[in-house]
This record gives sequence, C-alpha cells and structure tokens, in this order.
Amino acid sequence: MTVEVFAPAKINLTLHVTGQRSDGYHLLDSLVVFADVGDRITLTKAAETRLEVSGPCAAGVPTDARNLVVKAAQLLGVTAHIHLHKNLPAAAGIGGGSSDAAATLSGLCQLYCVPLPTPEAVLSLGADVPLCLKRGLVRMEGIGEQLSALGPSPGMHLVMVNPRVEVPTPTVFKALSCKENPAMNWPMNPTDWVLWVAKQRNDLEAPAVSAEPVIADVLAMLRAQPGCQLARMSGSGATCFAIMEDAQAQQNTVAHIKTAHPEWWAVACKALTGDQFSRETT
Ligand SMILES: C[C@@](CO)(OP(=O)(O)O)[C@H](O)COP(=O)(O)OP(=O)(O)OC[C@H]1O[C@@H](n2ccc(N)nc2=O)[C@H](O)[C@@H]1O
Ligand SMILES: Nc1ncnc2c1ncn2[C@@H]1O[C@H](COP(=O)(O)OP(=O)(O)O)[C@@H](O)[C@H]1O
Repeated sequence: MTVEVFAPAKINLTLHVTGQRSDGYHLLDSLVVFADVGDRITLTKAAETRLEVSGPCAAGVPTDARNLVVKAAQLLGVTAHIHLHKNLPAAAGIGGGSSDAAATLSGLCQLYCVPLPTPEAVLSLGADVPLCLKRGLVRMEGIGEQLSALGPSPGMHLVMVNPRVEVPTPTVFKALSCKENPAMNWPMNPTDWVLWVAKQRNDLEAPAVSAEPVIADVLAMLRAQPGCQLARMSGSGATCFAIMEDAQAQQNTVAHIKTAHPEWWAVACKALTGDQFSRETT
C-alpha cells in the first residue's frame, strides 16, 4: 500500500518574538496560514527505510538520517520507502523540512494504522512540526507548541518569493538584538484583517536582512507592484510573501519578478482552507 501526502509551505503572516527561555529557545506569537504549494511525499511499507529526494529544489537536501522525514519515521518506530519531491526551497522560512516531517508522520500513521506520537515527541522533531500538523488559520505561541485554531483561513491571493539564499534559523535568532517585543495586538479585525496584519510585525525581518541584504530587495520589489496590499518576510527568511488585491495583480507580479530575476523562486498561491491531508493510492 502506498500513501501520498502533501506538505504545504507554512507562511508566518506575523512573527513576534516576545521573550527567550533559559534553554535559548525564543517565545513567539505568530499568525500562520498554509499555502497550496508544497512538497509531495510518497510512502510505501518496507523492511528498511530508504529515502529518495527529487524535484526542482532537491539540491542540497539531505538524503540520509539528517532528513526530517527519516527522523519522523524513526520517531514512530516504523520503516518505509520514502519519496520526497521537493518543490519548496530549503532553509527558507516556509517550514519545508518541518512540513515534510509533519506530513510524513501523518502519512505513516495512516499506512501503519498507529496513532500520532505525543505532542512532546512531535515537538522534539522541531519547534515548527506541531504547527505543520494543523491547517487553516493558526495562532502559534510558546516556542511553537501552543496552537490555537482560528478557523478556516481567509481567501487571499498570495505571492511567495525566495532569492535563493539559504538563511539558517539559528543565525537569525542569534542576530536578533531585542528578544522581548510586544505580542500581537489582539483581537484581529475580521472585517479588515489585511490592515490588521499590516500593523503587526515579523521581528526576524531586520536580523535576516542584515545577514542577507537581498531580502530587502525582494520586499522592495514586491511592495512596488500594483495591487500589493502587504509584503513581509516569513519565518526566519529568506522567503517573502505578498498579499495581492486580486488574481490579475498576483499573476502580473509573479511574471514581473520571474522576468526581472529568473534566478529567484517566485510562485502564485492561495491559502489552504480545508484539512485534506493525504491520499491513499493503492
Ligand atoms: C522561525 C520559525 C517560525 O515559524 O520558522 P522557520 O524560519 O524555521 O521556518 C520556527 O519557529 C522555527 O522552527 P524550527 O525550524 O522547527 O526550529 P527548530 O529546528 O526546533 O530549532 C532550530 C533553531 O532555531 C532556534 N529557535 C527555534 C524556534 C524557537 N521558538 N526559538 C528558537 O530560538 C534555536 O536556535 C534552534 O536551535
Ligand atoms: N525534508 C527536508 N527538507 C528540507 N530541508 C531539510 C529536510 N530535512 C532536513 N533538512 C535540513 O533542515 C534545514 C532547514 O530546512 P527547512 O526546514 O526547509 O527550513 P526552515 O527552518 O527555514 O523552514 C536545511 O538546511 C536542511 O539541511
């Protein structure tokens, strides 16, 4: 039997860093949605775990036990042939590895008819992995383990752009000068939520831009596009997203960026609203 799972990009619409624990992990307050673009994972029962990685963003992704999909299988104590098709750039602030791990956990639980590991065990794979088991609009607090489902995500015309520089998450957190910043300003305004999101922040944007100044170029280019309502970096970068007024502005922006910077990764996408997770194929 084979199970196919989709591992969507996660987008931190906001990312406030509100403190730091004694173990070094930072306390976050973040509003997250998932995109309809992502990696695809095929899982087949096997006596030993074997991983194959393909796809446009496969270069440099570990194919051994360092890969989070292998760690997910080890955590469950099962073995499988895993085919990972990488559409998302790695170390990009859109949770590629974390989303792959979450999708693999979900798919293997289905394949082997076993329950998900405890929340603590899931968190041991990475602070973002519990989040990536969710769908819809989610508020994330703590280091990533406190999750509040806020319902289906609002419809939005999104663009994601990555200038193809890898930004390691620890480097960006280390470069953050102020660790205690205000939390998000609740409640969210449901009637003008884009304006509300625009008034919040990503506290990791400034340290990421210092490490990789090209991120500022991405943001400037997105903000200059007709119909751009908001542009911000996701996670620890370098991927930036824009919320566009309509589908035409979204398509024009992607076309413009691909022409101006064919070396960048630029995609049009929308936020996933449903909770469709996996598909059994045989
Ligand atoms: C920043 C965020 C925001 O959603 O996204 P990405 O930029 O990675 O996509 C996440 O918190 C990333 O989660 P994840 O990438 O799973 O983190 P982990 O593997 O657990 O930790 C990697 C490193 O990031 C730092 N880290 C991570 C999470 C957190 N709340 N505080 C931290 O200080 C620590 O230096 C840690 O050693
Ligand atoms: N399935 C995976 N996909 C991408 N990177 C992975 C994966 N498993 C482990 N990694 C490692 O994790 C690092 C962070 O990747 P990723 O999770 O995509 O970034 P981010 O934490 O910025 O969201 C990569 O540099 C890579 O070495």
